Amino acid sequence: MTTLRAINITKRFKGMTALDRVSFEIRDGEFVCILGPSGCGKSTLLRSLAGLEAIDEGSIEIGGRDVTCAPPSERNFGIVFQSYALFPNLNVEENIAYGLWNKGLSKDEAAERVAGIIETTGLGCHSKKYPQQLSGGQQQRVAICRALVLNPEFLLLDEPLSALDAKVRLKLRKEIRQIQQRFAITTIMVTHDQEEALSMADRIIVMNEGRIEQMDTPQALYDAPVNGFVADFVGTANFVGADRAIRPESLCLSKSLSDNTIQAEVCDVEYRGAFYRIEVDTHVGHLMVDIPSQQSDAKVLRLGSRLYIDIPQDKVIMLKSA
Ligand SMILES: Nc1ncnc2c1ncn2[C@@H]1O[C@H](COP(=O)(O)OP(=O)(O)OP(=O)(O)O)[C@@H](O)[C@H]1O
Repeated sequence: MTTLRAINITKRFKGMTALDRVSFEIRDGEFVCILGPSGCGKSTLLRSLAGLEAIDEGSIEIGGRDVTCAPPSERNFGIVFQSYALFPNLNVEENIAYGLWNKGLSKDEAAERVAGIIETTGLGCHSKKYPQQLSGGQQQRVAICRALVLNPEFLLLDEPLSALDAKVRLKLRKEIRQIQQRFAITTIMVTHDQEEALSMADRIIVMNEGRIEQMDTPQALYDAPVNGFVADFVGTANFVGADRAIRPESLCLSKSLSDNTIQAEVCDVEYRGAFYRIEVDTHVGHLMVDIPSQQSDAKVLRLGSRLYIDIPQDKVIMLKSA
């Protein structure tokens, strides 16, 4: 079932086109990430869906209902931003309850709903604390609860993890995904971090300069990117010709020259823990090759080493447009 449809959304800021005929459909219960470089229009797209930004052209439908001109309050989105924006003078329970009080729920009714959500999201032991007594990750969890307690149809997350340190990000990634599944809530998350998008999303919208380059599952984006931009932005790509690419882990060392091998000279060796990334010069250009660290010949590679690289033809990605 389609819950959300964007049809040719265009948004301009003083003659600058931030969104250029953006169209997609999001299904009920899906977790969709909007991924792309800085300034490509991710936040503008999210804000347009929420009604915080009026679009210039196109339309937005929720469950078949046209909401293009509807105010944010009639769209039933819960939004969480990078900055948690919690009320400093209210404790965790009160922060989460605030929206319910605003809606006119009695203190008792609100307290019951808040207790339920605090329980499911594991914030129980922090319920009486104030924002300044919480870590960034905990504050962001409160912000997510505050959005969820209003029973929105959609959860919109704008770079919710980018203010947190690496370890907390990893933990919260999992937690957000678990919460999303537990509540079966259709979720759209903006991120510029490809790893975050690959690990969390059911489908990813890859944006570039206000347009959608590709919308697909993480696996399909990685294995079959439609063009050079997607191949390069999602994962790492070697370009072997204008319309072909190959991933560094698909290339391997070969003992001898054969049909699919080429001669190469090592110009850089970088240890990455699980693998070595070596860079080589070949007659088809500069290539990155990932060699598992366990592999015996990985350790003996030095700058200037001459070797053969195997290019498995079944791993070559055909790009639809360069
Ligand atoms: N209120 C505004 N007024 C003028 N230009 C704007 C406004 N909001 C966004 N823009 C411009 O629109 C383009 C898209 O901005 P947007 O914030 O959507 O990008 P983004 O992909 O979310 O970037 P980032 O990852 O850096 O947050 C940018 O060029 C930005 O400068």
